[in-house]
Amino acid sequence: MTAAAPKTDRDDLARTSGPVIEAQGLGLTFQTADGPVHALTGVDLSIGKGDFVSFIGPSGCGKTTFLRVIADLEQPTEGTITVNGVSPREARLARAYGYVFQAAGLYPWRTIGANVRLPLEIMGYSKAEQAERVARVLGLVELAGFEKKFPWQLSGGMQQRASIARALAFDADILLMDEPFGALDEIVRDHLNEEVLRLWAKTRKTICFVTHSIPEAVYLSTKIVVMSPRPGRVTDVIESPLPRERPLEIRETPEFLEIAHRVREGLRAGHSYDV
Ligand SMILES: Nc1ncnc2c1ncn2[C@@H]1O[C@H](COP(=O)(O)OP(=O)(O)OP(=O)(O)O)[C@@H](O)[C@H]1O
Repeated sequence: MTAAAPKTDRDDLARTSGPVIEAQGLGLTFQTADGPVHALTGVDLSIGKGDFVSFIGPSGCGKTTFLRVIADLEQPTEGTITVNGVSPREARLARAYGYVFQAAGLYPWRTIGANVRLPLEIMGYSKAEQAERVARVLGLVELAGFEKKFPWQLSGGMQQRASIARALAFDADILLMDEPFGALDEIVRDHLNEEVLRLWAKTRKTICFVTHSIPEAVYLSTKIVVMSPRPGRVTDVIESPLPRERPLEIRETPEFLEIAHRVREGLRAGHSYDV
């Protein structure tokens, strides 16, 4: 009887301090008509609770595939991966994450509020709970007051914020974001980068973020995962020494430029591997 109590404490500690996402020797080979495509190979990665992790690398290095494996949308062919200590499938069933895609993907016939509400309707939340959550997440992405507008009445940046609100609506601990700002101009992107950091600080979510932009990766992340293609693999993992609070001007500091330089070197090394 006395032995049971400390065991529970340890279990709780392991659950709260263990990695949110852990991949070991992870590989995924697609079988195609033109032969096998090695999208990912030998990926070892540990992501802690509250980390902001960017995945950066050239087209085809497996960034989206890795996010899709976390989300149980693809099955690895080698190695193991856990999400919140369980399989991606179990994590999906427990609604462990929200997914934000490159295009906002809002239904044009639904208002912004109705788009954000959609997953909550599907999950069977009560009308009152739906209304409360929609108002809260629209406030978080600074779209309070836009609930009754239609997507076409909003700018591209605002639409993308609405799609982030939709992913936040059911309060998942993990946010998977696949190049959410790639199609936006630089000023809007700067603004959204600041907003995402603010959101992250407020909600303490674990964020996995795919990008092609070195400054975006360095500005946002606590951990930067540099990848290279053919076969898709991790070539460098950089733990950022930058403080969590980051004004945009931090991008001109020597510390920032030093990390950006290391990312660029990592990307270059990945490329020379190919030739
Ligand atoms: N369903 C699939 N069937 C076959 N090959 C696939 C499939 N999905 C992805 N691939 C291939 O796997 C590799 C990795 O693709 P992935 O989309 O993950 O790359 P990425 O790094 O996200 O690229 P991008 O930056 O262009 O989005 C590519 O060579 C791609 O063509």
